[in-house]
Amino acid sequence: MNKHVDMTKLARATTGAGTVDGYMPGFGNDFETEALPGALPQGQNSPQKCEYGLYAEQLSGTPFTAPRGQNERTWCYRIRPSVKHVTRFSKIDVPYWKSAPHVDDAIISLGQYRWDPVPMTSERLTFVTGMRTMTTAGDVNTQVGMAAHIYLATADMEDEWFYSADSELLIVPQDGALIIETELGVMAVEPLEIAILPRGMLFAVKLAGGPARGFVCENYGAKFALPGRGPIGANCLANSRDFKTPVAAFEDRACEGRVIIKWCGQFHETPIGHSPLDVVAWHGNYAPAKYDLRAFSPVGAILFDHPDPSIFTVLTAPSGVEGTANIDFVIFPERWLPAEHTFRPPWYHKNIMSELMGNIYGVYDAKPEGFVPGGMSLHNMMLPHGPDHDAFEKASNEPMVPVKLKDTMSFMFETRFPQHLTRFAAEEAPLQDNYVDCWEGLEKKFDGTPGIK
Ligand SMILES: O=C(O)Cc1cc(O)ccc1O
Ligand SMILES: [Fe+2]
Repeated sequence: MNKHVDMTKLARATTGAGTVDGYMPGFGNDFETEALPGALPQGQNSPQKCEYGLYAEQLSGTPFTAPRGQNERTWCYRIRPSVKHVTRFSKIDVPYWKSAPHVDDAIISLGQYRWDPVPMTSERLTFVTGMRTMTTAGDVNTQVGMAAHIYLATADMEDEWFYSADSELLIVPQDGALIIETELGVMAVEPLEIAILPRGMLFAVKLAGGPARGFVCENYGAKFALPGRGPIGANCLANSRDFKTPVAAFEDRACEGRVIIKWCGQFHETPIGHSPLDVVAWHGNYAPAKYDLRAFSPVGAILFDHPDPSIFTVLTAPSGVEGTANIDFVIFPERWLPAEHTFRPPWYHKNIMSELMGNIYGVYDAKPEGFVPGGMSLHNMMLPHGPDHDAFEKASNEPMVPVKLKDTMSFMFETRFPQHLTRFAAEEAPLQDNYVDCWEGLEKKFDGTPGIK
C-alpha cells in the first residue's frame, strides 16, 4: 500500500552554514535558502529578470501593514508563478472535513466527552480525504476560532497538492511518520514531533512507513507564536532554536495532477500540469516548521501546589485580547513531581476556555484509565472536570516523595470559544458512553467533624 518515499526526490539546498540536516533553526526567523547557486537575488526582492529565468512571487501571511514584529511574508523564486496552478476551480466534497460555524441542532456539545482512538482503516485515504473533524469553534469567515481533527492516512498524495486559505495547520502525528513536501521544503515528522503549515502554502503529505493517524488543530486566526515567558526569563519551555524550517527544495516535473484548495469551508480542485513544488529559492519569515515535543523544557511547582497548565504552553495563537488566546497548544510531557503536601494531579475545575485533549503516548496522570494513545477528550466551556475517582484516591494517599511521570505525552488544544461536536464526533467516532461515570465513585467524605478524612 505504501511505498518508501525518496527524500532526495526534490532537489534540496545543500546543507550549508546555519543548517542542520536540511533544516534551519529558529522560530519565525528571517530565513534565506537556495537549492541552486545564485537563485536567490541579493540586495532586492524583484529583479527585472531573475536568475535561471525564475519568477519572483510574494506570499503574505499578515497584512502588508502589520507591525514590524508581527509582519510575516516570504519571497519565492519559482519555476512558474502560482497563477499557473490555481486557475479554474471546481467544487468538490471532502465530506468529513467541517468548518465553523458548524452547529447541528441535533447534536449536543454541552458535556464532558471522551473518545477511544478512531480505528485505522483499509480504505484508501490521503491526509486530506482522511481528515475527520471532531469539533469546530468560532467562524472561519471572520478568521477566529479553530477546528480539531483526527486524520487517518493510508495513501500518499500522489500528484496532488493541497492548501488551506482558511487556516494554519498544526499537525500532531500520533501513529506513523509523515513526509510533508511543501513549497518551501520537505519535513519529516514523526510521533512526538509536530509540524506547522502556514495558511496558503501548498503541500503534499506522504507516508514515511505505514498508515498514519494523528491530530490536527486548524487555526482560523492569527498565527501560533511562542508565548511570553514572564518571570521565567529567556530560557525553558519551547526554545526558539528547536523549531526547524526546511531548506529550499524543488521539483521540475510535468504531471497530470490537481491542487485542492480549502477556502471559507468549501473545497475546490483545479487541474495542474506540473508540480507546484517548484520554489528554487526563498527568503522570509512565513515558513513551515517542525518541533520535537521532547525538546520542551517544563518548568513547574518545585515546592507545593499545582500550577495552571499554561506553564506547559508550547505555542499560543493570540486573539487580540491580551492573555485570552484564540488557541493555546499545551503539552503534558514527562516531568518530575516534587511538590510537598500537595494534591499533584490537575485539580477539579470549570474553565471559560474549552479544552480538547489528545493522548499521543502513555498514561495521563488525571485519567489513568480510558484516555488512551490516539484517544481524545473534550471538556467544553464551563463544564466541570478533573481527576477520576482512582486518580483522586491515589494522589490523595501517595507518599510525598518526588516521582517522575514517565512515558507520557498528552496535549490540549484550548480555545476561548465553545467547541461544537460534528456528527462524526457524536455518532461515528468511538465515543465513550460511560465517560462521566469516571467521577461516580467520588463519595462524600465530609461528616461535619474536623480532621483530615
Ligand atoms: O483538564 C485537564 O486535564 C487539563 C489540565 C491540566 C492541568 O494540569 C491543570 C488544569 C487543566 O485543565
Ligand atoms: Fe482542564
